Amino acid sequence: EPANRLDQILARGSVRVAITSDYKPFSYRDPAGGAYEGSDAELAGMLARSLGVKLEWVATSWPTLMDDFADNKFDIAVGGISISLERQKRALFSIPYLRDGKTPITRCENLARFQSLEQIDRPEVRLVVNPGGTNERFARANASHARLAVHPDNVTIFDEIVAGRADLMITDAVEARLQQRLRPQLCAVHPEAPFDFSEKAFLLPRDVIWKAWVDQWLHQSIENGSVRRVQDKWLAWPWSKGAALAGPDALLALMDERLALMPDVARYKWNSQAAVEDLPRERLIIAALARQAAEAGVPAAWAESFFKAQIEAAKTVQRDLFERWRQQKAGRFEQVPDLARELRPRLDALTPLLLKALTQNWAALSDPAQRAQWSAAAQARLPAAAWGAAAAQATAPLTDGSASASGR
Ligand SMILES: O=C(O)C(=O)C[C@]1(C(=O)O)C=C[C@@H](O)C=C1
Repeated sequence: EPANRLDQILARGSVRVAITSDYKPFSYRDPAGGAYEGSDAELAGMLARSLGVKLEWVATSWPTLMDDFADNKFDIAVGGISISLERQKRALFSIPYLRDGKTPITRCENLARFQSLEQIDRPEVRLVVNPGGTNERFARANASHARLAVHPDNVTIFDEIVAGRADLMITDAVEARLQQRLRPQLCAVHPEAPFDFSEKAFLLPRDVIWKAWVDQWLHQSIENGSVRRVQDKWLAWPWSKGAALAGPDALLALMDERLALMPDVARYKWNSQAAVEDLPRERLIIAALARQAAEAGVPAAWAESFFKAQIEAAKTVQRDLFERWRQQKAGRFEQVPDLARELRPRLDALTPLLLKALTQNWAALSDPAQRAQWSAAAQARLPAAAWGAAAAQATAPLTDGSASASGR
């Protein structure tokens, strides 16, 4: 057998590439199976083609990566691995292919509020963090005065910010960039100039001849622009298309999100002594809808009644609040977002998402056999206790049989 890893790979006719499967945009694989996707998966394919050998995937995971390395299970590992001096006590790294670092992600209207660590490290700031990793370490070291909320689910953590239950998260700039594309309500705060410094590279065995080949290939691929092209493509990838908005919970979460904006809408109107109801605005929403619904493949009349129900529920929330404030003889509210510049744009951003969710759920919504399931999901998700009559108004179109009556 040849003495160096490069000659072994060439003689074998295949390169064994270890990859994790849960780190978009670098690597992802549907748990139900299918091909590896993501920028590092594509770069690994390019590397194998340049070597002129077959690519053999080796599934690995973050906790087992260094054990798999010690067991000589792969020739190279990819998937968004950060260079660390701890790992380099045992392995080598290629030259870096991406500069990264911790940066905030927040609702877009809060961009100016969370530019610096001084602004974030305050008791009134609600900072959400996923436990156990470098994000938590960074938050505890740099924002110990903020109100830290540990949220254990990596998938739903960003919805905490969307729904206003948290103000921001501090995470890798590359993840902040990806999430702001997946969730239009969120904006990455200066991802081009993060708070600290880290780099992504490929993990390699201690074989300098093999490392020299990988570095040379990577250097050329960076300089000729192909690495950048691949990364841009996977950052913009519609990861959430397909399954993401299917199922009662996704639709109900969006409805919830819409209703959750109404207290701010009400505060704005209370301050400016405006009426809760604005019929010209309602007509605009409904008119825009008719066009979009037809394209989305949901009967326009039903989509219209669904949105009218959301608007009725919105008015119920606002009227309930007005009633309470009248009794309390409440004064002016401070720091209320502007209705025209902030709140209505956010409501408008939700409209196409809601329509997409209706489309993806249309088969289930219009199936009479699934009505009981929708009712149960609606009751669990929008408890009457939280929103009073508004919850029932908002969910009525999902459960009253009108969808199956309007045909498929
Ligand atoms: O935009 C407003 O002013 C709102 O109060 C929101 C909303 C809506 O649900 O979209 C609700 C009531 C108004 O009549 C118009 C629109």
